[in-house]
Amino acid sequence: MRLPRIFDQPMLTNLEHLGLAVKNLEAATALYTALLGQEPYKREHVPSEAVDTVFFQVGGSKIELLAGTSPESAITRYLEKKPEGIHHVAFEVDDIRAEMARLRAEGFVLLNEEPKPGADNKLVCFVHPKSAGGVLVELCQSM
Ligand SMILES: CC[C@@H](C(=O)O)C(=O)SCCNC(=O)CCNC(=O)[C@H](O)C(C)(C)COP(=O)(O)OP(=O)(O)OC[C@H]1O[C@@H](n2cnc3c(N)ncnc32)[C@H](O)[C@@H]1OP(=O)(O)O
Ligand SMILES: [Co+2]
Repeated sequence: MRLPRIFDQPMLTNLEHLGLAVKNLEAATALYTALLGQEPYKREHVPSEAVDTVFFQVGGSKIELLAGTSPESAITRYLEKKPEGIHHVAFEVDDIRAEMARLRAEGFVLLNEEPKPGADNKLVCFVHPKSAGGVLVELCQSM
C-alpha cells in the first residue's frame, strides 16, 4: 500500500489534455465542434504513434481526438476491444525526466524508458494503466 506523502509543490501541474479514441476522425471533429462551440485549433499526424489527432482548447486544458492510422496503433488496438471514449489522461509536468524517476521510485510502471516526441510540441511518456488504477496516464513537457 502506498503511504500518503507531503510535497512542497505539485509535480503534475495541469490537466494537459484528455485523449479520446475515435473511429471516424471527421465525424468526431464535427461532433466536438458542435459540442464545444468552437473549431479545433490544430490537426496533426503523429507517425511514431500511428495516429491522426485533432485538438480543441478548453480553458487551460485540451481535448485530443485520436484515430489510429494502422492496425498496430495503440488506438486501433484499443478500439478493437473497447468503445470510443476517454483513452488517456495527460498531465503537464515541468521536468519529465524528474517525474519519470519519481514515478518509477513510487512503483509505477512506465511504458517508455526515455521521453519521446508527442503531438503539439510535447515530450511525452506513458504510465501503464495496470499500475495507475486502470487509467492510462500520459506525462507531457513542453518542448
Ligand atoms: C499523439 C501522441 C500522444 C500525445 O502527444 O498526446 C498520444 O496521446 S498517443 C496515444 C496512443 N498511444 C498510446 O496509447 C501509447 C501507450 N499505450 C500503450 O503502450 C498500449 O496501448 C498499452 C497501454 C500498453 C496497452 O497495450 P497492449 O498491452 O498491447 O494492449 P492490451 O489490449 O493487451 O491491453 C492490456 C491491458 O491494458 C488495458 N488497457 C489498454 N489500453 C488501455 C487504456 N487506454 N486505458 C485503460 N486500460 C487500458 C486493457 O484493457 C488490458 O487489460 P485486461 O484486459 O484487464 O488485461
Ligand atoms: Co495524448
